[in-house]
Amino acid sequence: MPEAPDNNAPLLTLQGVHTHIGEYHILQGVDLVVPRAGLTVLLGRNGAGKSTTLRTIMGLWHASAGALRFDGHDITKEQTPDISRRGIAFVPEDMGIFSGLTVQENLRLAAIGGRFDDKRLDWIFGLFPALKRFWLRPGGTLSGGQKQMVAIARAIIEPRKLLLIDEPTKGLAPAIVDNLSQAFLELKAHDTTILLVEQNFHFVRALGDHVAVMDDGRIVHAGSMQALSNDEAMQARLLGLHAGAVH
Ligand SMILES: Nc1ncnc2c1ncn2[C@@H]1O[C@H](COP(=O)(O)OP(=O)(O)OP(=O)(O)O)[C@@H](O)[C@H]1O
Repeated sequence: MPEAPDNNAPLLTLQGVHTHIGEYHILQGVDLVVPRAGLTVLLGRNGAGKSTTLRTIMGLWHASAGALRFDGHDITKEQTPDISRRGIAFVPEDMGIFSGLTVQENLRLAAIGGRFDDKRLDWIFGLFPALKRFWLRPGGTLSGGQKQMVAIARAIIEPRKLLLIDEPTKGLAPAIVDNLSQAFLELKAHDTTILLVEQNFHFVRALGDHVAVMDDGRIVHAGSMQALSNDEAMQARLLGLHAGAVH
């Protein structure tokens, strides 16, 4: 029997996932549930394993044990192009922009058949007006924030079920962070599920619906963002944040 997606089931689940990179045992039994729709934030200190979790979901590292299910399918052993075709897009921390190609060319590479859907492109220009202004500029001449917009635009140039985004606000000016924040709200409103790795709790507390916290290659807390947001003692325990901290 072919597997059929169940719309009440979580979009993505990781069950007891272990990932080794060479001799290093990085993910040590990750259990993570990403509900359909809404934004799940993955928090945790540097080196906790957040990026490795995203790369394992994307098939860039393969789980040495455990199982990953996406939209009713077992993707544990699938290769990255097949995982991408299932509707997952990944925006890595280094963004992966082609610096010698224009904004237009960077986006065209991700459009099926190299063709843009004009309505979708207009919607993306509405999210990130800077992209329209710099359409014919080489990616390498853009600021960090503009590159981040290109990277996210490339991920959504085709409709996706799930976006994996790794630390998009790192080093960006507050105005750009606000623009990203608005774009994520708009994506949520369009039923795109987002799994966002972030260190900036102030940025994600207003955006996130669900939260998971990692430490030492495991999920050490999972729940609603509202519960974590309202509980300073839990923030101090899980994130090392103290009352009044804005980071
Ligand atoms: N290619 C690699 N080779 C060896 N070790 C790696 C590699 N990539 C990551 N690691 C190690 O795996 C651990 C988890 O790294 P990861 O990047 O997943 O953490 P993170 O939570 O995303 O942290 P950060 O916020 O610093 O990116 C770290 O100890 C890191 O040094």
